[in-house]
Amino acid sequence: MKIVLASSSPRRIELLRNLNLEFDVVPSNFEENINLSNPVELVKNFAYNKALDVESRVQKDSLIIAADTIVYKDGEVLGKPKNEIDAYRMLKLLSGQKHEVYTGLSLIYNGKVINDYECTYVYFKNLSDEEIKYYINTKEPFDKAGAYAIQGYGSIFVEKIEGCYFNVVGLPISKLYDNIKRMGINILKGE
Ligand SMILES: Cc1cn([C@H]2C[C@H](O)[C@@H](COP(=O)(O)OP(=O)(O)OP(=O)(O)O)O2)c(=O)[nH]c1=O
Repeated sequence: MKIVLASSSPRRIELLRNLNLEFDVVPSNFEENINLSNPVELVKNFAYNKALDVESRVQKDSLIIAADTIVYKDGEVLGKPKNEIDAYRMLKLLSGQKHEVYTGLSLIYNGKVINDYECTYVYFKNLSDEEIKYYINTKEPFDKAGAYAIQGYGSIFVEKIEGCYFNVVGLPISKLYDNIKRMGINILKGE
């Protein structure tokens, strides 16, 4: 069996290394352009489509792992900001507030599919305009859902979280391990 991470995200690659497994990285070409208002359905759908796209390009007997992360605030899905104005708007929305981070997780192995998700609550401090502008200038917000990185400079904006930290970074590693087990794969034996 081969393990394939269907992602170009450096954070996901880094986090999967925590499981001490050998794996290949095959980014998906799936375009995230479907409009679903339910955040759980959205991240599960996107993760599944990423996994499906890669499944068609890798050898049989591969365990494919894909994920998709969004920030969700008051019924609005926040993906990656398109530009500085978008990043400013997102950070202003999150300032002093609680929001949710959803990551959809999709596993495909020999035709068997598991689609799951994780949700974490993140509480932001009040951010001044100066702080938001400084942060945008660091460029860190641009390839991150919700325009921040909890693992980076954005960490100083986070008062507390409830739930899985790794889920916010982009890969809920403990839930991934549970789902690999549900697939009937024992990674402890190196199978
Ligand atoms: C909220 C948050 C998101 N992110 C990142 C994780 C994801 O890389 C990104 C959300 O974009 P995604 O569309 O989930 O993933 P991606 O396009 O980066 O990679 P791929 O589709 O190839 O797997 O936001 C952080 O790194 N830190 C954070 O605190």
